[in-house]
Amino acid sequence: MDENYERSTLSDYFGEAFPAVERFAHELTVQGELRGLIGPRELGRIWDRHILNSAAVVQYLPEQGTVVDIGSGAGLPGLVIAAMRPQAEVILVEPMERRCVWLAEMTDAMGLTNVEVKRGRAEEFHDAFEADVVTSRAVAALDKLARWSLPLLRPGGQLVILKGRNVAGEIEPAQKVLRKFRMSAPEILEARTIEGAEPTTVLRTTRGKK
Ligand SMILES: C[S@@+](CC[C@H](N)C(=O)[O-])C[C@H]1O[C@@H](n2cnc3c(N)ncnc32)[C@H](O)[C@@H]1O
Repeated sequence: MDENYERSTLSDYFGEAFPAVERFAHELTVQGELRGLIGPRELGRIWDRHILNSAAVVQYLPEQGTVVDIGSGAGLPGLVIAAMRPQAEVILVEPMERRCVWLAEMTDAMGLTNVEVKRGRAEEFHDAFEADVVTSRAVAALDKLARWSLPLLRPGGQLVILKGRNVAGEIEPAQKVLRKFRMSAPEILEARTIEGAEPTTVLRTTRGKK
């Protein structure tokens, strides 16, 4: 268990998703560094910096529908979303083979039945999905990420991405592509999870209907 949180606090927060999320945290702690998924400094802060940080985005997601997570890497936030939104279909897009193997293993280990792992770059899937939501964490600046991910969104769908505190500075360079897809003015949200956890900055924008 992580340094900061009581197991009961985490269990209350995650509810029915807790066994799956706890298993994921355990596997990340045991195998994450060995398999090149996280750095050694992350081991003592898996919950705070990774699991809770990812969970913060879930409050902005619908209960159902298709969520495409771009550049899932170790499964953040995609696998946490899948555990907390069991009725949604969650597609994890990741170009690296060994990370895709890990994502498939974790899907099984966590007992998730709502996950599909797609190997490739987001740009290779343009027009392949009609996502209700695209999520992403730590993949690229907004301009690039928007070019990669907005074609995957259905009209009315939302881009909901985890970002650093300086995200406001990424909006201006992305205006051209945001206009092209008729995206609404991006909102910057401060997402909270459990008391004592760092808030997460989330950027949300909605694709205009045709
Ligand atoms: C820094 S890691 C972040 C992983 C994870 N989202 C996280 O927060 O821990 C960036 C990930 O994006 C993936 N990636 C890079 N370019 C991509 C693209 N064009 N489409 C999809 N994934 C991409 C990389 O393979 C890598 O796994």
